[in-house]
Amino acid sequence: MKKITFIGAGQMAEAIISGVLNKGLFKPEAIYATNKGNPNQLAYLTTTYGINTSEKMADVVEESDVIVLAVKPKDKTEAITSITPYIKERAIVISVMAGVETATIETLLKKPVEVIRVMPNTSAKVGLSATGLSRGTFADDEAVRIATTIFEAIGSVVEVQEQDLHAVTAVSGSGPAYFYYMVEAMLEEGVALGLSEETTKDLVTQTIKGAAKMLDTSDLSPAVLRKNITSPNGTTERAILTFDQCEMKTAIKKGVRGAHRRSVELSQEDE
Ligand SMILES: NC(=O)C1=CN([C@@H]2O[C@H](COP(=O)(O)OP(=O)(O)OC[C@H]3O[C@@H](n4cnc5c(N)ncnc54)[C@H](OP(=O)(O)O)[C@@H]3O)[C@@H](O)[C@H]2O)C=CC1
Ligand SMILES: O=C(O)[C@@H]1CCC=N1
Repeated sequence: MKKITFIGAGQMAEAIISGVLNKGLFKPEAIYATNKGNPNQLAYLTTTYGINTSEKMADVVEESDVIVLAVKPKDKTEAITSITPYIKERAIVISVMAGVETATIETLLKKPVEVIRVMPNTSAKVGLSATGLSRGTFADDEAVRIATTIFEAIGSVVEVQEQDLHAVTAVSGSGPAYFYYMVEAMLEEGVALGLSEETTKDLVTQTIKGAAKMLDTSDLSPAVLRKNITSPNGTTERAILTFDQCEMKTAIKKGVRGAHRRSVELSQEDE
């Protein structure tokens, strides 16, 4: 792979660019990016990562082996239509757009291009994305292998049936935001209880890291790991009882369901 191009230069593109550079999968000279009309952001990416940027589609797309679509779903038609004239034969198009089906992308491309759809998350920036991947009609095993290599440089990859990408989006695509939401609440309360914001953040961050490592390495289920912390009539029991009274588990399930529903809606929206 000699040239990889990002159509869209926002949060997700930056997270992937930063991740693949950290892993040494691409040299900065091999990476190209463009956006709709924000030259400052392109200049920032060039300065920060040393990659090539241009406002001209032809500059970034021509001769590119891999084209990553990292625009919002609402911008898909304009973005895809504008790359079509410049795509070379055998280029692979990888879409990170939530809810946009490979069939929709194939139709907009108007030629039999190998399309791979992925759902990463922003932890790509630190090499810890959890990415779901599925293949379009024309994508062969080699295209899947190339996309898997790119996204394994920024975390883990699992191939799923395309209809299951809605669930992947609801669980791990949006997932980091759910944990940040919980951290916001814990930070506010730690500070209200007299700790400094910095100390609370350090404590909470280390606690999440530890819990993640326990989940990753222990044979015990999350429920058992939780029960192991919960002494009878102790502090954790009081917290969990309060969460139950607030129906927190139901709220979380409803949130995940809502994200899933929204992903399905996005796949049905024209623009
Ligand atoms: N953020 C996340 O956690 C995740 C996001 N995604 C998906 O990634 C995609 C991008 O999200 P995110 O990075 O957060 O969005 P951002 O808003 O940060 O970035 C969107 C980018 O698309 C550019 N753009 C819009 N229209 C065009 C166009 N016609 N041609 C070229 N570039 C265009 C914008 O340019 P300009 O600034 O000039 O308007 C901007 O650079 C979305 O589809 C989202 O569903 C997937 C997984 C996780
Ligand atoms: O909120 C969104 O639409 C995107 C998709 C997954 C995470 N963020």
